[in-house]
Amino acid sequence: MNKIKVENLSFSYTPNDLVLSNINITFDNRTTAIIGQNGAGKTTLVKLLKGLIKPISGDIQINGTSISSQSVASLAKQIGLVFQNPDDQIFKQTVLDEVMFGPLNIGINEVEAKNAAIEALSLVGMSKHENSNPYDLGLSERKLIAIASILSMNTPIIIFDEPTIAQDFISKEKIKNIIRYLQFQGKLVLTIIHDMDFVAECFERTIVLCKGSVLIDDETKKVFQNVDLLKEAHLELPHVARLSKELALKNLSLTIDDFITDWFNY
Ligand SMILES: Nc1ncnc2c1ncn2[C@@H]1O[C@H](COP(=O)(O)OP(=O)(O)OP(=O)(O)O)[C@@H](O)[C@H]1O
Repeated sequence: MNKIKVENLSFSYTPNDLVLSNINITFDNRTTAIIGQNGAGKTTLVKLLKGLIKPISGDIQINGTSISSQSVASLAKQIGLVFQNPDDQIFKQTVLDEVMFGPLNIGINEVEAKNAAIEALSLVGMSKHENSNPYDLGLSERKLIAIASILSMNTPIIIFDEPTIAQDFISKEKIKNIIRYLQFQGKLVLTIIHDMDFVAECFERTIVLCKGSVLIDDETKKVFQNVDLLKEAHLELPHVARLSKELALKNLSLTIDDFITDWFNY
């Protein structure tokens, strides 16, 4: 099982202004959402995990080895990060070249990189666009290409930054299935996300960051039951949960399926 252990981690961009303060989290193979209002420190945490910035104190271990002794290139083979904005990631002329770039860059040979790219494009449902220019596609499709570009690297850890922005219902379902498939494959999947409906439907565990500290780290259902702490973090409940609360149902429903069951048990 893949594991990331974050111990006593603190970080500041400018002296005496801690952006992350004494973070302790062990990430495991449960699908995990990291939520928190703008500026809470989510992206900074991910940059630290990727080794793009160094902590001022504390340590991060991936599968038992501290990342402090590892290069960014070595970490690239372990952690794939899907950017929030695909246009920060995409730069090749064809979709296939784009999706092959990651594996080639970490030293995989041409034949295997092509096979990995073809498989990743199939997984995100974009095979028919293999020879298109990514910039001839819509934002939602470019986002799926960006996801495929990371999947093709076959890293044991994958981090999504806001995967559902600019996605319609069908694409969100697709992303939900991709996350579940990755978990089934034994990968460690973390997701930074503001979309509370998606959090409720997709993640087993939710971590709330607030002003650079962990405010809650629990099963997603328990997190959304903690209304006071959510208020403190300036976060809203998912729509279905709000409805079940307004209707004063006995249980707090998180998904439509839950809601239907809770409604009939009311
Ligand atoms: N390069 C930087 N230099 C200085 N301060 C920064 C830098 N990047 C982020 N910050 C500050 O660090 C804090 C945490 O930012 P971060 O981007 O990690 O938050 P976030 O939770 O990811 O927010 P968002 O949801 O808006 O992406 C914010 O106060 C932000 O202004």
